[in-house]
Amino acid sequence: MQNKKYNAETERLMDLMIHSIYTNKEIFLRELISNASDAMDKMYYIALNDDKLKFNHEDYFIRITPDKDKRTLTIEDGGLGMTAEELVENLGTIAKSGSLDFKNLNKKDADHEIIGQFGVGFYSAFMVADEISVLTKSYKEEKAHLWKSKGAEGYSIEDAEKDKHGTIITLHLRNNTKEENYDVYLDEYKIRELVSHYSNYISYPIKMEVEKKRPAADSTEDDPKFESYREDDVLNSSVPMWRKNKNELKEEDYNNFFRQRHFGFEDPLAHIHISVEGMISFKAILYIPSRRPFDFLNPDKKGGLELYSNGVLIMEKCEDLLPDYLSFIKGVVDSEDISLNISREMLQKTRELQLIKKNIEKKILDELAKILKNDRDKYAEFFKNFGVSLKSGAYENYGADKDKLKDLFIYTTTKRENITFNEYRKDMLPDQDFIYYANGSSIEAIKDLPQIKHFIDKDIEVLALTDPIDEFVIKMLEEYDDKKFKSISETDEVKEEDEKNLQDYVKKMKEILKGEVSSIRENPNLKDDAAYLSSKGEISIEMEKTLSHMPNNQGFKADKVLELNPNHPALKKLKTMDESSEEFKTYTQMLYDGARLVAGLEIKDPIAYARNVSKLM
Ligand SMILES: Nc1ncnc2c1ncn2[C@@H]1O[C@H](COP(=O)(O)OP(=O)(O)OP(=O)(O)O)[C@@H](O)[C@H]1O
Repeated sequence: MQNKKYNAETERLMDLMIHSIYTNKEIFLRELISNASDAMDKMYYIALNDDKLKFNHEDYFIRITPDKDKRTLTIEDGGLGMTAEELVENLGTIAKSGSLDFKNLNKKDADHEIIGQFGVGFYSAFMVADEISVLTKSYKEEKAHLWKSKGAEGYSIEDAEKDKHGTIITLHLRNNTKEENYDVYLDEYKIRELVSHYSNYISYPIKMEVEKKRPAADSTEDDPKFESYREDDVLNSSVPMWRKNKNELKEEDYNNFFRQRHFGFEDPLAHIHISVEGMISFKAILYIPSRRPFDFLNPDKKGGLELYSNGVLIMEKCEDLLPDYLSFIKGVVDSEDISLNISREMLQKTRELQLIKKNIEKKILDELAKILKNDRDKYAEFFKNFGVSLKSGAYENYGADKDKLKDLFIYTTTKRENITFNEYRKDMLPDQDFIYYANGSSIEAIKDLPQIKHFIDKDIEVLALTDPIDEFVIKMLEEYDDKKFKSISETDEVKEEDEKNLQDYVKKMKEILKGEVSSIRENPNLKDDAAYLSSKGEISIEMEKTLSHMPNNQGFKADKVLELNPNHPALKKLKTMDESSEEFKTYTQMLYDGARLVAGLEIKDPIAYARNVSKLM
């Protein structure tokens, strides 16, 4: 027998489970059943593909056995089992170790946060059990192993005997307390309720031997007698949910299925149940999650749908079923037209997969359009979480998908919240030539921009782009319904003759700011500010900022124009100065630095700037 310690994070998690005040302890059964089902999915696939292994459909079931005398609850499966190394690997360390940032969780929130967000699989059993044993035999070997643990101190593994491959997990329930009655988990009624609530659509029968009554042999009509006998009952529906008729299913069924498959812990925002017959036949249940997963922005994170071939799981995360920009969608796809034996490399290229992908993409976009039309608040919630994914879809692949996506974008404007390009376009002023937008970190920051006042005064609506990717998308779209997009910071063309007829003071300023700005000019539209920076050409100031944060930043710079407010006292003063004086130079530099700061750009010499400001004060 080997005694082992858990790794530090597992020990911490275990401790949390044991002392958990989480009220939803009953989820442990769902977690164990889900593990059993996964293990059988894997075995089913292996057995179907390996002639050396016997395949017997009847062996694929889960058995639950309560024992009221011993106070144990046993969950048995005919799955692939585990070798000793796999036991250590799977039950001695937590799989998601990297993602559980314990340091940032304080004790009080910890169990709700962890149990709530991640689900905790196997370890959740410690919420109801003070001792757990796992008797398991891998299909790969003759030996069986017995894993035992009483909690955080560690676990032991010893050799054992078992006939068939698979796993038997036995929970010894905790003693009842004033607050908690653990014995309920041994009640037939409670077990039935939990299975039908959480695990009804597990694809394998979940069996339990129960006591039944029947008329006894010597029973007569006048003297009815009954005898008890024991028989297996199947507790779940066991027809995969996606094969069911939509009309038979309730919202709650879809929500439970979402949790049962570990797609997320909160109810999804929406589900799509697809059943297609024709050139290609497939069934699918897809979900739009309501919340971003914690690792949403991790570039290494794999999305994908579960792919079944006629009820047999062939891939847990098939990325090729979804375009990248929809990789946040969760769900299951089952098609009899996809061969069970297909390799991952071949799968990508099959026409069937491409057809399914197209179909799924369309259905999801249609569903999003429907939510956008019928429930704007719900859509806004979705867009807050996953809008950035759709936006990247419009931008990537040289904009190949932009037309499919452009009507699904919503923006806040200087007048309203969450409006589409189409709505903006419809409400444009009769003589308005462009769809105007402004960049900034928030709508408040945008409303403070010097150049926005001009648009607000003229009652022109301006789209607020607050996400760094927004401007790239807008540049990719170029126009919407024949109206071009235009940044309020993009200057009108600088005419050649204007450049020639510059006032002397502007000429001198240009000399001082050589290499920094390509033009300087007066702009009477500026209201309260002395100067601001606009840009001309392809790269805007916002893009310069975004690009400068990219890993392979190539030093792209916006072509900047310094716009001066001729009515501002600072400008009036500047015009009276001797252009060759030091003071003129300092004022010019300060105006330029101020405009850079307003635009959110760094300035070369902040110390000098601050000293000059103080001096003036
Ligand atoms: N009944 C079982 N048969 C075979 N392997 C199992 C069984 N139960 C658990 N395992 C193995 O132990 C691992 C850890 O299980 P655990 O429930 O903690 O996490 P998980 O199932 O991987 O993740 P999650 O619960 O979030 O889906 C599983 O990935 C699986 O490899």
